[in-house]
Amino acid sequence: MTKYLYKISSLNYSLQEKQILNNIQLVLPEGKFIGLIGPNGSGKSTLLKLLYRYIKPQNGQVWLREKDVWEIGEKQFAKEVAVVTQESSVAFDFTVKELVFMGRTPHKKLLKRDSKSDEEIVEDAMKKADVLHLANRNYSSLSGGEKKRVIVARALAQQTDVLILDEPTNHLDIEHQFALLDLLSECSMTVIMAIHDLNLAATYCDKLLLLQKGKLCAFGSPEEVLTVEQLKHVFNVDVEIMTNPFTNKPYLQFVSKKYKEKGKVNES
Ligand SMILES: Nc1ncnc2c1ncn2[C@@H]1O[C@H](COP(=O)(O)OP(=O)(O)OP(=O)(O)O)[C@@H](O)[C@H]1O
Repeated sequence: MTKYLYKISSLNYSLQEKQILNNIQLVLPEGKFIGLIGPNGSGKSTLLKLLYRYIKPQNGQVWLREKDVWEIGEKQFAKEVAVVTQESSVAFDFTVKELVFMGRTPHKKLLKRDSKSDEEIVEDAMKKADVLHLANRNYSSLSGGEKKRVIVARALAQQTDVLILDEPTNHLDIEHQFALLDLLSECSMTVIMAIHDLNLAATYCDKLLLLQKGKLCAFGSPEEVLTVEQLKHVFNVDVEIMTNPFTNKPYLQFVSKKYKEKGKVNES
């Protein structure tokens, strides 16, 4: 029997008579770094929401390790899957440390106090996400990128096997983008991440899943998915594909219509 993490079968999702995801069939393997790519509005966030059981499909099913996600209790699901959404609003003004501690909630019995081990896990998560120095700050006072890193720390403190992130590099400066993706690619979790930066996706992801207008267009290695033809077809851009000498992964050199028409500078 195939060992899979997620299995998605005949999945359809519509809102107000608009079909947002159309007959998605997919098996996601365990332990990989999976990137979800596609143009604006192609259905990336919607697919992630179905994976982390925030919304229910009208047709089809999502299984997590042979169980329909809707048959898994909320607390058990939170022990298995952590989520970093695009915008994370926080109802009350908690400190960073209090918020990261909330990642431990699924593991705790009712009214049980935080243990020494919870303390260590939280501190380690804050260190990894580079927010330890912000521990006593109020979440609402943080910048967009700092907030994002706090939410990542909370997800790490949850100590799940699966981490789902919706555009986690949004708001992050280049150093923190690399730091976060280095961290995610070195952890033993299965990571499923929607991302717009195709070069970061090519560098870090083992597998890419390409959506176009709610349909699964391609699923495979970065080399298989990021081809000149496919990028032109789905994103309507021209690209030259090179190899990044540091990573040996595809490096995409995009060119806009304006500059394509002008041609290469040293060829004119
Ligand atoms: N609550 C909603 N009501 C109506 N339409 C919605 C709703 N949520 C999403 N949609 C529509 O569903 C489609 C897919 O949206 P989704 O957010 O999944 O796309 P995405 O690929 O994540 O886009 P982006 O790259 O812009 O974040 C879009 O056309 C969007 O407008």
